[in-house]
Amino acid sequence: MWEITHAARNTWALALALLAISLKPYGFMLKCFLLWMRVLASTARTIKHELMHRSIHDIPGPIPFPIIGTQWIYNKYLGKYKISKVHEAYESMFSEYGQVFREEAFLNYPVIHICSSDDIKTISTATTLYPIRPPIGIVCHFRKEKTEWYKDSGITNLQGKEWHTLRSNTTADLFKLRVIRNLLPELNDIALAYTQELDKMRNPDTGRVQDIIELNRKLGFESTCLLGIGLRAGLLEDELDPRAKKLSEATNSFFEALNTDSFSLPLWKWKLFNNKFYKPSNYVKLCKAETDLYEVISEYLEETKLRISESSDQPSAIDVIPRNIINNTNLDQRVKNSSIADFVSAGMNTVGNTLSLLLYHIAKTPDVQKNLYKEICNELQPNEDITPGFLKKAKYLDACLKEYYRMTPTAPHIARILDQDRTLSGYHVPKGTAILCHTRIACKNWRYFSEPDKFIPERWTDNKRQEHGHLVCPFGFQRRICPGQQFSEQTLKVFVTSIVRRFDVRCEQELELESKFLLAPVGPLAMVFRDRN
Ligand code: HEM
Repeated sequence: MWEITHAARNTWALALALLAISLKPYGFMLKCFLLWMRVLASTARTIKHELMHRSIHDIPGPIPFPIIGTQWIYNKYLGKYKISKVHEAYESMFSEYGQVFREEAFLNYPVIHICSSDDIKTISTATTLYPIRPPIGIVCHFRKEKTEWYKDSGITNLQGKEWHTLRSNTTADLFKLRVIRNLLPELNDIALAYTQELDKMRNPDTGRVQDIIELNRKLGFESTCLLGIGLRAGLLEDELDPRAKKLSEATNSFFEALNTDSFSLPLWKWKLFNNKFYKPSNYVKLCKAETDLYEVISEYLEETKLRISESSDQPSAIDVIPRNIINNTNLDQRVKNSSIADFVSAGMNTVGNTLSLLLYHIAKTPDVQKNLYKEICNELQPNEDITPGFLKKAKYLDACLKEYYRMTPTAPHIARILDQDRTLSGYHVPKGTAILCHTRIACKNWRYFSEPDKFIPERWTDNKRQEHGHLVCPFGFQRRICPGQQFSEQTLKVFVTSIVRRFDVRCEQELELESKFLLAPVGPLAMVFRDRN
């Protein structure tokens, strides 16, 4: 054994000696080659180091100015982008700067925009006890001034343990499928009122309805009031309740004020610009909207409280959610009112606009609509109400919703503040930075979804797995995910089913979108509703 290894060692030594002798004339060249290899290795190390340590300041983006940051790009006179078309501005900046770019908000606070699948995954799958979403400063400011109405800045703005306690105390029922399913009979009723209204509105010869957006907003409002206050607000009735009208207008102006505020200097912060003699116009708009919202909701809630106190121990299905908040002894009276007002304002426009956008895609793709109608006919008897059983079986309907979410989610991006340092697209981004995850833009990328501009629900049928499925998250993610998701999806399914089973829907118009804090369809949006025979 010893002899074999000894012999092998000798052979190796001999071979190396021969190699050295034969390479001797090339010694100088060999040295040069080795030196060159060392230079290459050191350059590679430097590049790797630089790539790993590219800082947030290296992220490309529009030129920032001191104090105002990059907000000038949305200025009417100086900038090239419009506030009402911010979604287009973002698309254009991603094509100019790549998959990550940096804006600077007021006082040069960095806001990082991302649209790559990996980066979005890094943020959306991070396990965090209390995820931080940037609070809406103007709302927090107003609520701080109105301590007689508000104890805190509300579920959408609170952070940390305080947020978590409020969320656990007010939203637990929204996650119970049984509670949500019990609202189905009322939703069927609202859907019937809606199709009757469509019937009245459409041209008797052509079936054309001039604008469905307003009607759908009313529908979103009616259903959200049912959820939050246990009331039918009567928005679909001929005789409009003036309170309902006030609430609907208040929600619209609330979102408009938020949108304007996101791209202007926060003058409301300083006494010089915000005092008893003068207030910035957008702040005045927000105050009025919040005041109207609060007053109407409080009035409605008084009625709900009275009804609950007079009813027997067993609450009706529609009273479960408001009753559990009203009777919760852990909650301050102000918190009860403001939480319910927050539910209504969070759900109203989102549900209505989502319905218009979903219907648009279905109206534009007759083949999809045919398949959907077939599923409805297979799973539901004529005139049978929509039941939990149907919702469980309607897989094509699920796929239509998912595909709609991919294409035109009303929340086109999800915002977070980093609670720890992260590497995004090779840049080191420190804790405390605001990140906008542009899921809508990512979902339009052909690298992630084939034929991204086409409405193809079949992508999602038969439990097909999409590699980049995590990009479809219209209700957000982590523990901050929208608590209204189950209710909203159920509502959308009931309304779409009721419309498609009754009418053949078509749309000749092209969709135009605008940014109103969230993404909204621009009206009027005409559609044709023909009776099915
Ligand atoms: C189609 C309808 C809706 C859409 C698309 C939608 C979307 C969203 C999104 C994207 C968020 C942010 C989530 C995140 O940051 O991860 C959110 C938060 C929220 N939504 Fe919705 N929403 C809808 C309906 C509703 C309804 C009906 C309610 C009523 C209960 C509601 C109440 C809320 C609340 C309270 C929050 C804040 C949650 C928190 O910060 O803990 N939403 N929603």
